[in-house]
Amino acid sequence: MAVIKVALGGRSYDVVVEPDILPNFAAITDKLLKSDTVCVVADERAWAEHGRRLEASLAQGGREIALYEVASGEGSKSWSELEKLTDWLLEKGVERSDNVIAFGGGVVGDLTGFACSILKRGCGFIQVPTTLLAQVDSSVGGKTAINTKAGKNLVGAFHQPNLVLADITTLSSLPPREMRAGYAEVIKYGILGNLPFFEWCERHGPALVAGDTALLEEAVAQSVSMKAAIVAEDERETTGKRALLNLGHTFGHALEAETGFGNKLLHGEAVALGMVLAARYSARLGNIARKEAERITRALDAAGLPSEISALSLDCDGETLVGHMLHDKKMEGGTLPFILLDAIGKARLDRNVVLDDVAAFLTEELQAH
Ligand SMILES: NC(=O)c1ccc[n+]([C@@H]2O[C@H](COP(=O)([O-])OP(=O)(O)OC[C@H]3O[C@@H](n4cnc5c(N)ncnc54)[C@H](O)[C@@H]3O)[C@@H](O)[C@H]2O)c1
Ligand SMILES: O=C(O)C(=O)C[C@@H](O)[C@H](O)[C@H](O)COP(=O)(O)O
Ligand SMILES: [Zn+2]
Repeated sequence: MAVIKVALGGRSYDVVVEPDILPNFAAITDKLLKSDTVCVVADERAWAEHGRRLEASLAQGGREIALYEVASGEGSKSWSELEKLTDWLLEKGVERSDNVIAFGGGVVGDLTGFACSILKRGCGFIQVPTTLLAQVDSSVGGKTAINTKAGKNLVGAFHQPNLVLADITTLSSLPPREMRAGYAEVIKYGILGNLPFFEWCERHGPALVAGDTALLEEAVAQSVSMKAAIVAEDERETTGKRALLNLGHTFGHALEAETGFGNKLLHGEAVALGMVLAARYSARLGNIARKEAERITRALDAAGLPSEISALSLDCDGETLVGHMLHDKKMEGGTLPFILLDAIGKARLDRNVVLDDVAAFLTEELQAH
């Protein structure tokens, strides 16, 4: 078992990483749950697979649940779903000092976290992430959001959970494609700031995405430790440190917008493609050696992730993708900083990128190979 603290003064919380912790849910959360009825917002598939264990544990502790099921998929991060969910939480009489349970992947975590950030100007919540992506990334750090017509995560808030319980056993039912997508955010930590961890991923990535529990537990604990350290240093992405976690996302979110949020690409797949593009663009600028950029491509390929945007056969050019990027939340005074690489394990924020050049590069990538 690993318990990793996200150190944020009075808003600090623990991330518990362990196989089969759901049967102990009631005991672990007892002090955080105030009322006899606990509001649970759950991804419909995750709940069908694993909800019973949480429900049984709460029942043993003398509590019952009020369940709100969220339809699977990125489409649930929307204004209409947010409205329905907040209305339901109000109807259930959730108070500021209550803790709502978010049970599912990044979609449920982002939606529920955002609803909790605005409910009565802020109530508590507990993250129970059930996808690899949510365990290594989205459940930690307090970024919450929905998507809008203009782009990805454009309406949201920083709102930290009071506890994160990552039960590795829930990953046993995750579809292989979702496992691979989550792995993109795992290897991201190595690429942006930890060469030994990238090398660990090179060695173990294929077995990890195949579901090896020991490797998954190690990857989740390592990833959360790295994210917790970054979030503790720059919670609200103001110093440039936390922005490094956005490696691959400026390109990736543009691909998600162009392909209609979840219709063709999962978030993790878009991030994998985005990291290849960030690495190749860094090589084009002479920052990282081209062969190191291609080492990243190979590592993603080896785990079955997409790595060539030309294979998507998109009906657009580089300028269209750059158009999507202009909605990026990192925009500052009309310029868009990019997370680029000087080496594997050494990412940095570059404020001097010329968007016309990025567009030309992307047009080449869309046609290449
Ligand atoms: N807040 C953050 O810091 C942050 C970080 C990374 C990603 N995100 C967001 O997270 C979202 C992606 O999250 P995700 O990859 O977890 O996707 P997701 O929440 O859509 O879940 C993926 C799929 O797995 C299913 N599922 C969930 N748990 C399951 C289980 N245990 N067994 C079987 N099926 C299960 C879901 O129904 C869904 O079909 C994106 O919207 C992304 O923008 C947020
Ligand atoms: O926690 C962060 O900070 C991240 O950037 C993690 C990303 O993996 C995640 O997808 C995040 O939601 C993207 O942030 P955004 O600010 O670009 O929406
Ligand atoms: Zn991400």
